[in-house]
Amino acid sequence: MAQATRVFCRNFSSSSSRFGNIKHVTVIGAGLMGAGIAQVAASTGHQVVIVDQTDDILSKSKATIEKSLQRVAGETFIAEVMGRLTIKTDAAAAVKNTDLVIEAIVENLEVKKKLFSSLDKAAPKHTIFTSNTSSIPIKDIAVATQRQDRFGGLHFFNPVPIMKLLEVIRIPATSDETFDKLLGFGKAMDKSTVNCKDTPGFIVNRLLVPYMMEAIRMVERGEASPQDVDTAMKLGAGYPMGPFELTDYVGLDTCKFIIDGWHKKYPDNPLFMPSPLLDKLVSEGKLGNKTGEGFYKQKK
Ligand SMILES: CC(=O)CC(=O)SCCNC(=O)CCNC(=O)[C@H](O)C(C)(C)COP(=O)(O)OP(=O)(O)OC[C@H]1O[C@@H](n2cnc3c(N)ncnc32)[C@H](O)[C@@H]1OP(=O)(O)O
Ligand SMILES: NC(=O)C1=CN([C@@H]2O[C@H](COP(=O)(O)OP(=O)(O)OC[C@H]3O[C@@H](n4cnc5c(N)ncnc54)[C@H](O)[C@@H]3O)[C@@H](O)[C@H]2O)C=CC1
Repeated sequence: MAQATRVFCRNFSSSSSRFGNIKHVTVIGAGLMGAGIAQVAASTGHQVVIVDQTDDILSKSKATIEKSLQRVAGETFIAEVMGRLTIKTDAAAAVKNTDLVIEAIVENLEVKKKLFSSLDKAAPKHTIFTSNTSSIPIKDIAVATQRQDRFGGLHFFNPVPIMKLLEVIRIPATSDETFDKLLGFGKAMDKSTVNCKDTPGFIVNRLLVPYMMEAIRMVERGEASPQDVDTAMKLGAGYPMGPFELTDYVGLDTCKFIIDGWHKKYPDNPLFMPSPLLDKLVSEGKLGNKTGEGFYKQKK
């Protein structure tokens, strides 16, 4: 049995998580990442509320979580996990009784700030706020709140149930107590944590995103096809996915949000140059696996 499967079949007490501090978690954004984070949090014994804009999105997200669990767990465990998950469209109401907020909404600073500013008024004093942002400085989001000492970054990787890493990010204002609680939460989620400073892309994306962008530029320059680049990186460098498969997997819109944000902030860095091909595909609604087509057409 693979490690991922073992993690999911462990028996956690249904009334509390294994590491005392953080028991109740609110995940805001029920998309690709939010669903995965909620699944793992509930599977590791946390009470979880998932928040999104409509009941329809939330129902689909719950169905995705259930389907994902069915790949690795039995009926009883799935029923327990699903019993720890509730859904809400009202974010302010959801955080009234929560220990930790994990935000996983669209990669847009103003939207994230607006959300946190309203949550700050609604959440209890002890509640820790975190963002799963791929590329936005955590401190730029935290300024929307009066609790910068209880603010940090928890950056998960896609697919969350399988990827073992969790980047834990602190800003200068993050208190030691908050940071320790976040590291403890990472352990409770069965993730391996690395400590990150609030630098662009933290560790993984600072290396991975320029690599994905350079692969796209290689195709733009007519040097190779996406298929050949993917085959080359899988068979020649041992990567589980080629960069085009990975860009489709992450979402072309998310990749564009990341690179555009960095380019705006660091216009002279050639690694952060936007790509006309990526822009074109996004403008055509070809966002990758989530829309059925990106660099590749998904098989039905
Ligand atoms: C943009 C950002 O900010 C940051 C990012 O996330 S960047 C993106 C990072 N992610 C990556 O780089 C992913 C690269 N790709 C991969 O690692 C792999 O292709 C992959 C993990 C996605 C799929 O690998 P695969 O071998 O084809 O998967 P698959 O065979 O379906 O499953 C592998 C194991 O996980 C288990 N698993 C699958 N789905 C699962 C689920 N939903 N929950 C728990 N376990 C699951 C499977 O049961 C399987 O275990 P066994 O070996 O016991 O069967
Ligand atoms: N896609 C990836 O591989 C990774 C993405 N991230 C980051 O995670 C975050 C979410 O990304 P994805 O899950 O891929 O996006 P997604 O597009 O799949 O999901 C985002 C969800 O947020 C919801 N949403 C938007 N605004 C909202 C609001 N104000 N209140 C409540 N819900 C709202 C949307 O309806 C949608 O369901 C982004 O910040 C992204 O950069 C981090 C790691 C990996």
